Amino acid sequence: MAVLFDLDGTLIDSVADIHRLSNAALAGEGLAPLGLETVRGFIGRGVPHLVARLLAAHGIADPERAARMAALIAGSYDDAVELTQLYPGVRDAVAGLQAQGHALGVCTNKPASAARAILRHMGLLDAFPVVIGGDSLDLRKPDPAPLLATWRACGAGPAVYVGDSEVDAACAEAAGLPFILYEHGYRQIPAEALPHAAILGDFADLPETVARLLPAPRA
Ligand SMILES: O=C(O)COP(=O)(O)O
Repeated sequence: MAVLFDLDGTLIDSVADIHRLSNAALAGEGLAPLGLETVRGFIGRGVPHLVARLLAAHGIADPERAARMAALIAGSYDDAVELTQLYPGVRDAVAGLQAQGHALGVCTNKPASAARAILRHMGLLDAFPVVIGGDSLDLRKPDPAPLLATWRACGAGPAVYVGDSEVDAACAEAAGLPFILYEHGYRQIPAEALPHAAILGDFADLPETVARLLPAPRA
């Protein structure tokens, strides 16, 4: 059985680092910084979407500037770890799921190397042998392809996806996996408005929530 996780807004609160990188990219284009709350709303669909939204906030749609900003962000993303924190209870929940024998994977729209860098920084890279990022395939979430690839790499048995956003909910639905919605992440709409099999308010409850949704392992 496998437990698959989104990264930003689910395992980690990374908005402060993404905010910092975003404003550095805007400054490189001579554009004014944006507030943290504004940038939080741009997270979840990968770097191309992030830079398009950063520019759109300044009334700009310019593929060349977007490409420059995306390259700048990509170049610093692996080091953007200092302000990022695990959500409370993540470490224990991951250890608990590992002890129960679950395969663990990450399916994020963050570039894969940046995702691995942050997991390494948190001492959790070994816990997640499978990491699929926004640049791992041609398609990103909410397309189900990255999540299906993560699932296959984790053995394709019974699985759940834990995420925080509209994108994650749609992706899980399209992939046919039960969705556990972590409610303290970056979603833009009320939790009840998103399709979900369970809502997670505290990572301490995750092993029990997973046990409820996945069939018991065969003896
Ligand atoms: O938008 C991103 O870069 C990452 O977002 P995700 O980890 O929630 O998929």
